[in-house]
Formats: sequence, structure tokens, C-alpha cells
Amino acid sequence: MATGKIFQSLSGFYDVHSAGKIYRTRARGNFRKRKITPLVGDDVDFQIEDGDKGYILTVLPRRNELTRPPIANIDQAIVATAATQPEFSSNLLDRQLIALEISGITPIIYFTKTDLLSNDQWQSLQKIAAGYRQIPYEVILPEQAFGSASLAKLRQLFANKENVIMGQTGAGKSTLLNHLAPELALATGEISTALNRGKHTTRKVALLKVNDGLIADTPGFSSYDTLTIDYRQLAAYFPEFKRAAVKCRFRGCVHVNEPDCEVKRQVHDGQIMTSRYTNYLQLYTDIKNRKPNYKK
Ligand SMILES: Nc1nc2c(ncn2[C@@H]2O[C@H](COP(=O)(O)OP(=O)(O)OP(=O)(O)O)[C@@H](O)[C@H]2O)c(=O)[nH]1
Ligand SMILES: [Zn+2]
Repeated sequence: MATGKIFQSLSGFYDVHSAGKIYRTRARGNFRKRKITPLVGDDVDFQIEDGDKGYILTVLPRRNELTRPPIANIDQAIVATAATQPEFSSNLLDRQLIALEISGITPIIYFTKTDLLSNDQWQSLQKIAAGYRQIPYEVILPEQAFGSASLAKLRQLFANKENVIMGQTGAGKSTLLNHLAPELALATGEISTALNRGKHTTRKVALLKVNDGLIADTPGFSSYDTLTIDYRQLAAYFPEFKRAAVKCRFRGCVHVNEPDCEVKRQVHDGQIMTSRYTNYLQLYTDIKNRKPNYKK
């Protein structure tokens, strides 16, 4: 028996790195019955067969996991966020940040396509970036797309860590990775100008070695699932709300209708971004009104 890490998954095969070698494995038949799906990033025990093939016996306990993209045991996520084309959506960004907070993965917000912005758009994006930095999140807003300063910053942030790059279809994930590590030569998509939407160029999740870190390129998404948390927990995944909440009059304040709510006060005073609060209220309502029988 050997132990290794799944670095790629495609059509039922899991490619595993173990002691400097690569093995193409399959999951054991009883995994499906037990509703276990091995994920890229998983550490596994596997049985070697025919030299470089094998089958997975056990998925070792996970530190964390994400469903979108499907990956496990990640330290940090680079949230590739298009400044335009597709248009910047604070709602989509906040949903991704919440999913990461829930999984205990550190987000890094990286704005792509800043070269396509007008002066006015650039100014307003700078304000947005400053707002996210106050939360505080690490934000990289390249003055020059793929400029050496922002690439160096990213390299420094993800050295010696397991990272994932996530984001909407066409956000520029593969393009960014190609700039970080040109030897990867990942396929990138021409954006469909008619729809202003990317074309889903990346179809699989793969963990790649880039400099001193590991980074997973992942397929983009065009929508994001409803969160499977209790609506009363939602505010805990907004770090700036959580900080303010200790001063709300009521313990368990959900910052909606309660009097003397510090979160609402800080929104009013401009310390908390209005867009974050609006997105909070929308998600809160969505989660509260969704049909029961959600697990977790
Ligand atoms: N002008 C400009 N174009 C960019 C930038 N980043 C990416 N693009 C373009 O945007 C399109 C989509 O880029 P990809 O890297 O394929 O996007 P992706 O996020 O990997 O897309 P999926 O694999 O479908 O999820 C390509 O045509 C890129 O050349 C950027 O910073 N500036
Ligand atoms: Zn409150």
C-alpha cells in the first residue's frame, strides 16, 4: 500500500503523486455506495497495480473542502474577479468569500482585466478594493494587467501553500496562471463578445506546482449555489459584521430589524460597505426562505 496526493481528476480517474511518481488510480467500488467522492487535494492510501496504476483504498481525513470548485485541503484561494467582461458583481464576489469563510480558507481577491477599464471605472474599483482591504481581505488590484509587481505579490502570498484559483467563467484564471508560470501553457478561451461571457475553457481541476507552492486551476462557473448554512449563522461569515456585532444591543442580533444594531450603524456611517450589507440581506432572505430539508 502507498500514500499520495490526488493532483488531478478526470472522468473517473484520479492521478496521484506519491514518492516522486505518478499513478493513475480509480476509486474502489464501494466509495459510491458510501457517498465518498475523492477530490483533488485529497491525501489517499492506495494499492499499486501494474506498475503505475492503482486503486484508492481510503481518503484520509480532510482539513477542509469546497464544492465549487471541488477541491480539498486548501490553504488559500485566489478569487479571480473580473473588473469587467464579465461585469464586476459584488454579489458573486461576496458569495465566494462566504463559501471560503465557511471552509476556513483564506481568500485573496485578484482583479483581472483592469486594463479594459475607463478612468472612471478604475477610480470606482479602487474604492471597492479599499473597502475589501478594510474587512480585511488581501486585495490585488493591478495597475498594469499582469504587471510584475502584482505577480510578485501573488507569488509571495502563495509560496509554500496549497492554493486554488477560483472564479467565474472567463474571469481569467488560466491566463493569470500562465503569467505566473508560463511553462504551464494552459489553454485559455477567447471571450465571446456577443455574450460577454467566457466559454468554459478549463474542464478539469488540476493541482499544479508553481514555484514553491501548489496551485489548482479550476473550471469557472456561471452561477453559484444557495448556501447550506442556517440564516442565523450568515453574519458570522462577514468578518467586519462579526467584529461589530459585539456592540449590538442584543446577543444573537441578525442585523435586520433589531434596534441599536452596531452593524447597521456602521453601514450608515460608511465603515461597512453598503454593498456588503445589501448582499447580506439578500442572502439572508434567500437562505431563510428556501425550502427545508437541507442537510448540514
Ligand atoms: N484584456 C484582458 N483580457 C484578459 C485578462 N485576463 C484574461 N483575459 C482574457 O479573458 C478571456 C478568458 O480568460 P481565461 O483565462 O480563459 O478565463 P478562465 O477564468 O480560465 O475561464 P474558464 O476556464 O472558462 O473558467 C481570454 O480571452 C483572455 O485572454 C486581462 O487581464 N486583460
Ligand atoms: Zn446587529
